Amino acid sequence: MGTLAAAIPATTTASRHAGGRRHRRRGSVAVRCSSAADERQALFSRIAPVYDHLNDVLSLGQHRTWKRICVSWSMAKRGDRVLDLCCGSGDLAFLLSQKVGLDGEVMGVDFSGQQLQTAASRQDQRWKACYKNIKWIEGDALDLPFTDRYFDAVTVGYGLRNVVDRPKAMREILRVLKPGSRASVLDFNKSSSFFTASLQSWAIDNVVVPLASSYGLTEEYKYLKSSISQYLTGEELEKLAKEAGFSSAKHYELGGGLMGNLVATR
Ligand SMILES: C/C(=C\Cc1cc(O)c2ccccc2c1O)CCC[C@H](C)CCC[C@H](C)CCCC(C)C
Ligand SMILES: C[S@@+](CC[C@H](N)C(=O)[O-])C[C@H]1O[C@@H](n2cnc3c(N)ncnc32)[C@H](O)[C@@H]1O
Repeated sequence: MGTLAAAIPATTTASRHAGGRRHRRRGSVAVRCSSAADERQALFSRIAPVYDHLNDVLSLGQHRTWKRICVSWSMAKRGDRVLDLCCGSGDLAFLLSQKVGLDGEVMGVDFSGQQLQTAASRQDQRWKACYKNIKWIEGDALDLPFTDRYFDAVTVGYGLRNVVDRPKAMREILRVLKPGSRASVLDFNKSSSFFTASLQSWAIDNVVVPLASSYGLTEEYKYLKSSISQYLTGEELEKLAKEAGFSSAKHYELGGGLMGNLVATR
């Protein structure tokens, strides 16, 4: 079984998971966190068994291209220590693993145990030696269990849109990045083009949700559309990064404007 946890020296209050409920531990008192975060954690745990399959079918495999671009733009290189935040089933972590090699380190962090179980079993099924450099950590993007300036690169694939406090997440990403290093954040694009936004909305309503419904996941994939409508535009993502303290930030559209990737440098 892949490495499901790692002992990482933390300077922050470590978050804990007790019986599937998310609790932030401050000292000895467990304080129940937002129900929205609990609902999302449960959502991604429910879809974990079919998540990879539906991504491949629904994007005709294109999501793998977008993820390769995200990892490439992180500038991760051989020997680096890198973080794949909101790693889910590990797609970007596996790509990062090949970039940094056995001399490097990859930490995959997610708050869904079921997603991490998928990632760890995929790791066990793969033959590439480099994948031994990946550790899977159950943790909260809003309270990362790492010391400051710990990573040479951070990737977030379809995660920032799903966290309940985006400014806090961006500040945590900045905190754990070494100066001069990059965050590469891939997600759906909240397009200002009426045509692109309409195409994206039509595809979700008429292809994505009907197919997901055949797996009993109608509401889970309906969330996709509402989350995109409540997401940030490329310009707003650049502003979010600069306000968090990044020295530069640029958002690039991918997939004809359906997706987008923010590259922010600390
Ligand atoms: C990898 C992709 C999405 C990941 C993802 C993110 C979420 O926030 C979710 C929330 C709830 C349920 C599922 C997800 C989720 O899977 C992107 C590709 C997969 C998409 C589900 C398919 C998107 C289709 C495009 C709108 C149109 C593609 C046109 C062409 C075939 C490229
Ligand atoms: C759509 S999936 C993306 C998975 C993977 N990065 C990919 O590109 O396929 C979003 C992931 O973010 C995780 N997530 C959402 N909010 C989180 C948080 N606050 N802390 C850690 N993980 C979180 C979910 O559990 C889920 O696995």
